[in-house]
Order: sequence, then structure tokens, then C-alpha cells
Amino acid sequence: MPSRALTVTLNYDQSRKFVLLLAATPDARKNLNERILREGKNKFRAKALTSVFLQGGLLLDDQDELPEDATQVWVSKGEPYAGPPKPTDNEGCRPEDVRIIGSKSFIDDKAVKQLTKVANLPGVRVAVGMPDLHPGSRFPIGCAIASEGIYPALIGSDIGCGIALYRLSSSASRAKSNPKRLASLLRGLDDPWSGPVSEWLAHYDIAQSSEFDKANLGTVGSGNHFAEICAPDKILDASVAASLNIDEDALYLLGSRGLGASILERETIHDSNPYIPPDSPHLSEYLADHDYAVRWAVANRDLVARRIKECIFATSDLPNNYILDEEETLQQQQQSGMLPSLNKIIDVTHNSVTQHSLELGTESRELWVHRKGAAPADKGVVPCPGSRGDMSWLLQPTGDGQFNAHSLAHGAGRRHGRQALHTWTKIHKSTLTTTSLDSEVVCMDPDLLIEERPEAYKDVQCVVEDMEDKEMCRGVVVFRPVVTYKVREAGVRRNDKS
Ligand SMILES: Nc1nc2c(ncn2[C@@H]2O[C@H](COP(=O)(O)O)[C@@H](O)[C@H]2O)c(=O)[nH]1
Ligand SMILES: [Mn+2]
Repeated sequence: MPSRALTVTLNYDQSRKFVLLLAATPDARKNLNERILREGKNKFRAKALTSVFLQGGLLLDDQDELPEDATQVWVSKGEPYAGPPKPTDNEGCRPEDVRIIGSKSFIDDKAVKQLTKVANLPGVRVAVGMPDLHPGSRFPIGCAIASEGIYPALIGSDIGCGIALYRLSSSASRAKSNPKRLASLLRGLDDPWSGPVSEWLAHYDIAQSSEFDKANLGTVGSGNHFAEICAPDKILDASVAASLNIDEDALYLLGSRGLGASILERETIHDSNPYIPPDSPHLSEYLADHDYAVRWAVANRDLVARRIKECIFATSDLPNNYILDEEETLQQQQQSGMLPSLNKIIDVTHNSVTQHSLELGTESRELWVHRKGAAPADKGVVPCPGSRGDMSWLLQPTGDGQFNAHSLAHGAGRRHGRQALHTWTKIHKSTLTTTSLDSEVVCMDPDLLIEERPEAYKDVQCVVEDMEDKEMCRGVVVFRPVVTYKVREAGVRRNDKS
């Protein structure tokens, strides 16, 4: 009777494999787990092998029968599956499900090529380039990618990065007539927070706190991260603006703090772009890490906001449990006269993955939407920052989210790469700390001053108009920058660019 060949591959080094011959009888397919592990331990000289994966990442357990069509298995020491996706996931997007939204905005060809490549990955069903689309080192930034399973590398190392908008107060408005003075008040923000880190994190369902937390929680970080005090310049939708109480100064905070780097590192030990299929047991493990990084980033933005408020209003005696988004507590605190007003309007994460229903032709599918530099369009208003020398917008998402994969642009997007900006005509650094809108920039890092000057970014108005033309959103408020905070101390440059 002819035998059947089963290729056994070592999951953590896929160049190593051997062929196991199975008799072509139904019995030979039963209780195979033990035999595969035994042979694997011998052939690979790896005593610690514990699990057998089928193609796609499903575990072959003790009592499981080998599926009829299985020709390969992967043996692992317990690390996540690193083989190819299930054959059914193999085709990428249909051409009509690859969209680039941008007729007024500049879109770099390199970013289009990167998006096309991503759209062809197995399991990917929809790929949308937003008008802020620009090239990243491997994958494009400014896009929403919907797939059957999850590609951790598409979300990248800056999991949880996002932007939050807080109300400040009219006393800050008075200071706006003097941005230099307001800027001079922002001190000590690069130092670790001296408050109770674990207590703060506990408000965000984070039980542990580490040395990393102590050193980083409550700091802005570097790279493209910033805090910005801004003032409403134009109210475009008075009723939405009124419902959000936007009539005074506001504070934008963008950033995370590099926590996602270790998560991505763990995921990409064996493969630079692994795929976690929808039925893999590893999917929920990755999501637990991902959600933790997202909550941490929100906690961080809130703490930076609190510290900025302390700088501006010279109050260092806030109760330790003062959390910005607990409206009720906040209102009580304000009523009791304890606090100047600073509460949160919205916080959106723009590097993340969440599940959504999307229509593919006549079929509706539950897909994982990876947002790499894209804001969710199903959580209320969305901030869309321009640059330190341009306006920033607050947008109201519109439409059913099908065309844009429930996402909007996360900003203006880069027009020029960081390195290119260093080759431009040299400008004296001092002229970069006051913008053409008369706002002040606190940035003692000379490279960042060059790399993030306003000309580095696209025109945010074109980005917004491109989305309005597709009926994805409408403008609510346009904000003018007053003070942009990057880094105060020379030499403090944290390694968490995204
Ligand atoms: N209002 C400001 N906007 C800025 C500043 N620096 C950058 N940006 C905008 O934000 C996004 C950043 O998103 P990222 O997470 O990809 O960095 C970027 O596209 C710009 O439009 C600033 O100082 N002020
Ligand atoms: Mn970031």
C-alpha cells in the first residue's frame, strides 16, 4: 500500500525539516501528535519540543486526527506558530478593495507600492490609504488594512500611539497673548513623575508597574510625539463644538512611550512579518499584550496632561487619584473648587488593531482592521493634527465607514523624509522655535527642530478636504497652535520614533 508523506518543520528555524512517511490507512492519521514529537526530538536534537501545529497555526492535540489534506506540520517548543497562513487565506485583496483616498494631497509613489504589497499579503481583504499616506521603513503609514487574521508587524512597535484632546481653561487663553511666557511655564516634563505610578496605572486596569513605568510614565517622549496648547481659530460646527464645550483653549497630546517595541520584538523573533490566523490560540495572547500597550498609552497621555496643567496652574497638590476622564469625580472636584478645569474631550489610538464588520461584495465579514497611522471613525470626534506651524482639525466622522474601513487620517502625514530635511538650505535653529503662526516651540533637540519643521508635513487642509470629498467626515473646529512642547532638556532624546 502506498504511504503518505508528511513534512515536519522546526517552527523556530524553518530551514530544518524532515519527511515522515505515514501508512495510507485511516488509522495512521490517528494519535499522531506523540509520534511527530518523538521523531522531531530525535531528528532536530530538540528535547523541549511540546506542540504540533497544522498549517495556519491550529494545534494538533493528542487525540486529534490529521486532516485529510494536511501535508505539513510545524513542531514548536511552545513559541507561537511561525509558518504560513491557511491555504484558504492565501489570496490578497480584490483590486476594488484597494483604495487610496487623496486627489488633493501629495501621495508618494513609494507609499503606494508599499500599500500594494501589503494588499497582496495572504488573508488581507481591504487596504485603504488615507490622504496622509506616506512611506514607512517597511510598511506604509497612514492606512487601514483589514484582514482575516492579524499581522503584528503592520501595527508596528508603537502600539497604542494616539492623540488626545483636553479642555484647558480660559486663564490659559489669557496667556496665549504671550506664548513665550506660557512656554516658559512648561518645566520638569522630561523628568520621571514623582507621583504614585502603580496607583495611576491601576485606574487603567494595569496591575503591575515596572522600572520602565517609573522612568517613562508621564513623559512626552520624542520622535514625532508632542504636546501642544492650542486655541480655537474657527468653529465650523457650532452644535458639535457646543456639545463638547469647546470654547476655550485646548491641549493636544500625541504619543505613546515605546512599550510596544518589546511586544513586536517577541512576535518577530522567527519571522519578520508573522501572520496570526483567526483561529490561532496565539491571537488572544497577542491581543492581551496589545490591549495592555493601548491602555498604558492612554494612561500616559492623561498623566502628561495632568503634569502640564500642574505647570500652567502651579498646582502640585492634586489628589493622587485625580483621573482626567472620570467626569463625575472631576465635576465634584471642580465644584469643590479644588481643580482648575482640564478634562478630556477625546482620546483616539492610531496604531492598533480592532475587529469590524466590512462588506466584501455582497458578503459581510468580521475582519481585523490594522490601523498604522489611522484614526478610528467609530468612536466620536477625531483630532487631525497638522504640524507645529499649521492648524489642527477636529473632525466629525460621517458615512457608514465601509469605504474607509471605519478609519480616518491621523494627521497631515509626512511630505519629506527626516533625512532629506537635513540636506535643505541651512536655517538658523533659533528661527525654528517661533512659527509663522507666532506659536512657540520648546525643543532643545537640534535634529528634531529640523526634521519636524512645518514644511516636513503635507497640507492638512488638503488632507481634510480629500476626506470630506469622500463624505467620510466634516470639520468641527480648527485649532491654532500656541505652544508646542517636544523636549526641554538638551540631550534628552528618547528612542521611540514612529
Ligand atoms: N499640531 C501638530 N501636529 C504635528 C506635530 N508634529 C507632527 N504632527 C502631526 O501629527 C502627525 C503625527 O502622527 P505620527 O504618529 O505619525 O507621528 C503627523 O502626521 C503630523 O501631521 C506638531 O508638533 N504639532
Ligand atoms: Mn508614535
